Amino acid sequence: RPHLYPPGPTPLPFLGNLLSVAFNLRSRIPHHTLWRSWARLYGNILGLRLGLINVVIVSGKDLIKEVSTREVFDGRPNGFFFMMRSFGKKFGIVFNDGASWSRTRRIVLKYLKSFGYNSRFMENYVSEECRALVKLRLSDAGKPILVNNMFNITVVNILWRLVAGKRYDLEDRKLSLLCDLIMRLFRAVDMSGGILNFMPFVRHVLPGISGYKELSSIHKALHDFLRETIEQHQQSIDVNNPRDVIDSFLIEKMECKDQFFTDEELQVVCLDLLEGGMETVANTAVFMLLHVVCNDDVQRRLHDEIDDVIGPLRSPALSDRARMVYTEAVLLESLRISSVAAMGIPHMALDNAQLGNYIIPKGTFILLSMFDLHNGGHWKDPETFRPERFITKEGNLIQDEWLMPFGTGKRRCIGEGLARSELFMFLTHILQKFRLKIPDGDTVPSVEPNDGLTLSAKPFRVIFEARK
Ligand code: HEM
Repeated sequence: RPHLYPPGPTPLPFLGNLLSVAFNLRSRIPHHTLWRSWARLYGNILGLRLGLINVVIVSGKDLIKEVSTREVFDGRPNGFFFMMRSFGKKFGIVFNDGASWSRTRRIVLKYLKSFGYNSRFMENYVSEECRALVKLRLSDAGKPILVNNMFNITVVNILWRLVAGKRYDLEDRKLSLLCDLIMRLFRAVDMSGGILNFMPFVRHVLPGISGYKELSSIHKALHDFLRETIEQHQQSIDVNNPRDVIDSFLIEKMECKDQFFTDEELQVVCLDLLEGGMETVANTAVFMLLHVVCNDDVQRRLHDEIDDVIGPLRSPALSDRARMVYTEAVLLESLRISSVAAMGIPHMALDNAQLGNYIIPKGTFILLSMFDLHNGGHWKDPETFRPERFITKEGNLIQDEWLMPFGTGKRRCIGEGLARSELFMFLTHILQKFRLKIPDGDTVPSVEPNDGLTLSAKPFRVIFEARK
């Protein structure tokens, strides 16, 4: 007979394990490190009670795959923090579930594809943005650059060409501030959603300390930007010639008169793409720079491969990937070691369900230990940045099933192809033109991440030295 609830630290009445979590996080370790140490004590299915909410942390390849592929775990939590970004309702893709989620996901993918998603068109957008980024770095070559935000606008531009038919200057002040807001939002809590999920009523008593005030103002700014973008589309739309995803959605809304196509739904879809597509890729790219600049040998081998396959003049292209095994291995190793989606995106049990020997009650939040999967014992020397681990003796690329940075199953990331293409193009365009150096006098950057909804690198500077 299955046990009632997975084991974990003893919960107190009302607060559950919140005091214990706060006590353990006082030394500022990231949440995923605490979940990992508790999983070692209590097992791969760790049962917590955080305030009013059951939270189960699942570790290990097989269990993570099982949760990701069983329909009963395809839900997304109803937590207040997750829903405050979508007008208190389940809209969009990321924090939606049921029939509305599968329909939105299907339609958004259809629209994205019709504007070139994962096609030659998209490659052109990525190339154009890489060239703009290289041009900007050439203009400040030789000077120390704080790199932590340097990919933000580039990444938004690529996606926004499809979604809103628009690109911004890489130094656009308004978009840069908006990206900073997204970064701040992502640092404010971890993937369990924090106190606003566990005890949502505290927002009335402590709007400042609970983070409610700040988060509300960030969401307002993001929604104002999206509303303005959608209104500009409404004013200039030609129903016979949709220009982008927003136009397609608006046209379908006019034609269908279906309750599904509301302005709110469209706004949350845009927010999902902006947040889901910007932070993750930009942070992984920054971690990638960090490991390249800290490992001379890796940088030398990348330069050699780029010089051999592409040479100094021609623009890198996605078709070069097949012949660039070392570069591909650097990308896989960057995705592994940084694991920016450290706990994935929370799933929710849609009904009571058995997992292993335990009952997971309906409504339980389920976090997947992706960072641990990618940085645990399977990898032998997980803390070393060693792209060779993904290359066979014969020089072929290894697709290791322990690496699943984009998740798996019906909820897997819709941006995987785009993210992999962007990372390849960023790396090759930059290293074709520059040698990266840590400025004299700066300390070697820390590889310890900042905590948050996703992980990010601590601030560090790089000199982009133009290659002869
Ligand atoms: C390195 C970059 C990225 C990483 C590591 C990443 C990772 C993930 C992960 C782990 C999930 C959750 C899977 C699950 O629930 O089990 C996810 C979902 C999602 N991602 Fe990404 N992602 C990245 C880039 C992108 C991009 C570029 C986009 C935009 C096109 C995007 C849009 C989404 C959306 C909309 C979902 C929700 C899917 C759903 O709930 O059905 N992601 N991503």
